[in-house]
Amino acid sequence: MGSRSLLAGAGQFMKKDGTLPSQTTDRLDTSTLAAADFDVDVRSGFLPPEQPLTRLPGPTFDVQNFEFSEPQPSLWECMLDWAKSIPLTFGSQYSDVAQSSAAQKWRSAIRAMPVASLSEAEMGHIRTMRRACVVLAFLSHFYMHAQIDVGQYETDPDKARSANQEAKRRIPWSNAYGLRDSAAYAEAHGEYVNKLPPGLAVPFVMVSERLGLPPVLTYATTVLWNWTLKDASKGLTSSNMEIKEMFTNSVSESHFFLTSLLIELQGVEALTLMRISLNEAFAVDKLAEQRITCYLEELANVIRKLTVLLSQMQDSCDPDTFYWDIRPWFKTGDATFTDSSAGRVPGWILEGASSERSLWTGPSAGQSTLIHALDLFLDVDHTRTKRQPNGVSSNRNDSDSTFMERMQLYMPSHHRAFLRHLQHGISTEPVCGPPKEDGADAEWSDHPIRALVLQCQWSGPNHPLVHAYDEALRALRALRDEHMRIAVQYIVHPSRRGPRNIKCSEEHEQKQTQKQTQKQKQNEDVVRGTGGTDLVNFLRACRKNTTDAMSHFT
Ligand code: HEM
Repeated sequence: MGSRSLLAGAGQFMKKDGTLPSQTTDRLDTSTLAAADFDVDVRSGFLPPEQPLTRLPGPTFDVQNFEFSEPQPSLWECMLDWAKSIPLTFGSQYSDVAQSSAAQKWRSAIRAMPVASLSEAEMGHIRTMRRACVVLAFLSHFYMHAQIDVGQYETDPDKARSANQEAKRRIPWSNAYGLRDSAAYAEAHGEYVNKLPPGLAVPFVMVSERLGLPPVLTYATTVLWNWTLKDASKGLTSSNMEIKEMFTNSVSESHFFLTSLLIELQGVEALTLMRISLNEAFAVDKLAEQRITCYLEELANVIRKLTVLLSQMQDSCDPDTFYWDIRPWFKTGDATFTDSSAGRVPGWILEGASSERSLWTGPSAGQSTLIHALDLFLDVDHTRTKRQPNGVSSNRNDSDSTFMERMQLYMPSHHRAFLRHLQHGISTEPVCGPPKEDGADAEWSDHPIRALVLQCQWSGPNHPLVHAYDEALRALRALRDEHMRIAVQYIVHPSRRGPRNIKCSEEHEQKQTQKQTQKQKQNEDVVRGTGGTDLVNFLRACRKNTTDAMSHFT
């Protein structure tokens, strides 16, 4: 095989301080596959090695009495404490009048909340910024979805109108007691719907921009930065971690986020194996082949462990609770609508922070940098623009082939930079594989691991490295098989079953059931993921892309 010098530009990625490296090297610096430049740690991977801050510093505010003078970021913590103590419910569904009015008072307080901001010094502290982002993300979703349902979740104008009528009907006393100007009256008339007040919108946009995230709930704010150690003295181990912020404070929600967290932690080993394999790939000798074969076998084992962890989702996360009680809180501007002259338009209005409606999608573990890194390392092409092995020529017609690319926009900027580094730095000079038996064109690759696989294929299809590479891909496909099963169990089945155990009045329950039956009919064709994909077709396509990357399809 010819020399494997890296393409120029391999080092052109942003460093943590926002600068570019001063010089490019002629080989990939794989030490940075787990380096501080990309906020990736050898001990914790994409999770921060130190436990995330559990509270923003600052005074306690008497928020229930609207004590907002000299606002500081700790005000957001006080508002979150209050939200959790009520507790808030999706669509403000209460059978208890005291809770209902407490929730309404909380919403009024959010609207009255002045804009507090982090000081320059606080902006320099990554743990403070992340905690601020977590608190603001949870507060924003709490506020948007703890409002009365006045039809904001309906695309259809007729259904929106009837939801609106229902909302007005639910507070007849506001008219009777002459409360037309009251918050209750304004809320029932949809005055605040889809509008994030400045006290939340301004700091949320600012903090998110600094961290390179969109101003919505993400995988980073629900998983990566949303945990604490049960016992600080015992350090970072899987049995010593718990989830910090939740919407429902339920075992199911905690387990849902925790499963992803444990997968991230287990992924640390995968990052190490990827790094040492890439180092070896440059040696291009027998020893390198043998070592990479072992690393790929180990990587397959790690991926199998991720599959076991994923399958344990069902141990403590109930599918119906997930679908009906937890998942609605993840909705974002792409799934909420208001009337305008142009009809029902989607999007959240970030008051005082942006003139454009926010259309970002909700959190999905599709935003996990770890899984994207595995795909890149094993040369799984979700864009379907590359030439695939065995002569499969691809195009981008599969279900939402841009989803995985879009998901990178929801990753913290350093993790995105890490993937870019892996993607661009990974190219070698193209290597050609052996001629195909069926006469199809021989395959070329500039991907270091696949190039090595092609080279080994010259000595026969049963070369151990070729086998190990396919084995790792087979493990990744099995992970996707399990994931598909979980997605069907947690989204498709509950959506078809309809809601249960609604905790409010019987009348409301009947209405909800009718509504859901209608939705169910709409959903029969397409059930969508949190990220807005036609989930079954999309996940199938991801699995197929994994199979297509194999040297031998099996
Ligand atoms: C109840 C649990 C889960 C459900 C219902 C679920 C559902 C989904 C859905 C519907 C999608 C399609 C994209 C979208 O529209 O959101 C998706 C994508 C994805 N999810 Fe999950 N997911 C779950 C747990 C997890 C976990 C624990 C992980 C691992 C960290 C994970 C990793 C991924 C990845 C990497 C994608 C992108 C597609 C792919 O790479 O195959 N998911 N998930």
